[in-house]
Amino acid sequence: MTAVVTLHEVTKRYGDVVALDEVSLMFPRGRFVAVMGPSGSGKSTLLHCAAALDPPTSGVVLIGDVDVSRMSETRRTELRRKHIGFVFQSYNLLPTISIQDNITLPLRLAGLRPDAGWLAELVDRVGLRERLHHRPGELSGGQQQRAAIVRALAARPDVVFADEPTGALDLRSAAQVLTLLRELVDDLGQTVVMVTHDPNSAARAHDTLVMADGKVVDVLNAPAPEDLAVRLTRLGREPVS
Ligand SMILES: Nc1ncnc2c1ncn2[C@@H]1O[C@H](COP(=O)(O)OP(=O)(O)OP(=O)(O)O)[C@@H](O)[C@H]1O
Repeated sequence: MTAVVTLHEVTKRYGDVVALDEVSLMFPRGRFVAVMGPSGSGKSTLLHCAAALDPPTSGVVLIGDVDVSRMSETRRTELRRKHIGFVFQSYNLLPTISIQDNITLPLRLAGLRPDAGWLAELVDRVGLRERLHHRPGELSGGQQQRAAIVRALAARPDVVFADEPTGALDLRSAAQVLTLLRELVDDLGQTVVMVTHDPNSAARAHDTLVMADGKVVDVLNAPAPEDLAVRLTRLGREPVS
């Protein structure tokens, strides 16, 4: 399997806190990987280092075969705009511009031309064709998150990182968003890495990494939600379901 992102002995410290402790792993192309673990176990830190948002204290992070560990902030920003998509719990759409403009904004910031055919395919897939000229506040939470997913995919990134993408959604909208993320992987060959607290969400991924104390303590292939819940409870936390 080709690695989209590789971490080699990555450590991230915040003062005395070791948020990531010599983590080595790879995210394979075309897989949907969930990251779970108790609060404070290092999930967000892993995501931030793997997505070139934050540099590691030590170790190497490769995006494709490019070493981003010691890149300047400016070069990391350029690389992220072209190669990495982000989906956040709170959507992070700009409220004063249309959905259409939100979707194409990162492309324009990266100096890339929108691929009209690709964008139309994505917009149709998420069912937002009639909503493109509305502002985010005129859409439901689920629709806003689907717009954020189109925005994340607009530049055909190598990998999409999603941080609790269903955390603010009702059950039905959350299920739609998870189905969409899975289809993007299965149908379009995208690579998705998703941090979640919810074993049922993680069960939609191909693989689940379980973190504890800054380390990856398990890599589970298509685990049942009940097994994940038991594993997490053993790590000292009652999972939210
Ligand atoms: N910017 C920061 N400054 C100081 N400490 C930090 C910072 N970011 C994270 N930490 C610490 O690093 C550790 C890992 O945090 P991280 O946010 O990665 O955990 P998490 O598993 O994502 O937690 P949660 O599920 O609560 O979001 C925690 O002890 C946290 O307090």
